[in-house]
Amino acid sequence: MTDVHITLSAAELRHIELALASPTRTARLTRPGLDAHEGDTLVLRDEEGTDIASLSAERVRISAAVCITPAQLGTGVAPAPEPEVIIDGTLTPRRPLGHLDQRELRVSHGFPRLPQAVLITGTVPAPGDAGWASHPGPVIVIDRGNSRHLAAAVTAVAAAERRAIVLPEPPRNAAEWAEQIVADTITVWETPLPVSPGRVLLLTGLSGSGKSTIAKLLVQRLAETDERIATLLDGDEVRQMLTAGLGFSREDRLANVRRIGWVAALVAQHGGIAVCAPIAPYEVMRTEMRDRAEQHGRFLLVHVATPLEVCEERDRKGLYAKARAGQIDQFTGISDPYQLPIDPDVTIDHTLTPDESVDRIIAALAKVDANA
Ligand SMILES: Nc1ncnc2c1ncn2[C@@H]1O[C@H](COP(=O)(O)OS(=O)(=O)O)[C@@H](OP(=O)(O)O)[C@H]1O
Ligand SMILES: Nc1ncnc2c1ncn2[C@@H]1O[C@H](COP(=O)(O)OP(=O)(O)O)[C@@H](O)[C@H]1O
Repeated sequence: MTDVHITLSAAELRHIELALASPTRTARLTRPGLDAHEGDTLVLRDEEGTDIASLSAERVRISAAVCITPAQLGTGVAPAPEPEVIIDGTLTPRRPLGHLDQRELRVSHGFPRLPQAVLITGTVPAPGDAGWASHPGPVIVIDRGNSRHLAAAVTAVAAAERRAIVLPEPPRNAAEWAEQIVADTITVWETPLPVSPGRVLLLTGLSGSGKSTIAKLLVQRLAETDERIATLLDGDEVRQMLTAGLGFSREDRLANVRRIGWVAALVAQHGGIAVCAPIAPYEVMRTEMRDRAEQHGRFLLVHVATPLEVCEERDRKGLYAKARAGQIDQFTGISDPYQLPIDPDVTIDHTLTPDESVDRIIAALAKVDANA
């Protein structure tokens, strides 16, 4: 029996938290190439390294979809895929989260019908600040996928010595849906959700460093995991629309990045996340963008630090070859400067996969959020 440590992605963390809240506390985890055996204990951590739960592996098998025959092995025709290892087992919570107490929290599945309940659709106001605490029945809290807000809501309910029932967010009308499933009479309390402060993320790096690739993936991931709306301001697209007509002189680049920073600050002002991916080669323009963003929210500087040789080898658009041949002037890294960021919040090494790069950025963002 060995302990195996696993870092969960945001989606996996959500799955495990819901499984912890279910009466059976069973879960399935799928990992390529994981060395796990029946009887092992898998220690599950979040991206910041906090232990969430342990999963005792009761059944371990390899996905049939990637099984290869002995005859296929070593033929050199195709590399052997890493087998997906599927682990089924029982979870034990590792951190003292009130909302994981099974007596207080159950998902809707299998929940007995109640005569009365209170449904809170936004934040849960402190019992002293609102009348919900005087209504009978348990308090239904809608889980919108943000575990911090969920934990805060359940803690507020517990502070009023009331039972919390957590339901996943319904597709349409919360009150109607919950009423059908859980209780005969529901008192609905509609309160506003907290407005999260906005964020501006600037991904800076040479042409071909991977800014757009990572930024697009980051925005997709944020759409799945963050309640704030993420807006992508990609270098190429911005130059076609927002800053059409500008060239690549120092002044034009300053104007280009200034306009991106201005739009990004507006996004932050309205509680969104702006993901910007221009080269932004000068320190002064990055500082200006930070200063403007910090009037409304927080700023994160991400240096996509792919070396020039690697960018040039990729030469996805053939621009480096043209710049070397003298057909494009003032090309960043060849005939125009790129000032290395002095104090980036995150540095992305080119050996990371785009997914791993996004993991790093999301972890840094979570730290910023936690300290905000
Ligand atoms: N002279 C010169 N130098 C650098 N880049 C050039 C140049 N001419 C055209 N391109 C293409 O324009 C994209 C960079 O535009 P940006 O708006 O990101 O640049 S900057 O921040 O204003 O410096 C850049 O796109 P990415 O490869 O996505 O970075 C290039 O494709
Ligand atoms: N680890 C990696 N991270 C990001 N991009 C990578 C990586 N490895 C290879 N690439 C490739 O490098 C190219 C980067 O281009 P792009 O994302 O447009 O960069 P930029 O926006 O900085 O110009 C893409 O073709 C991408 O598929």
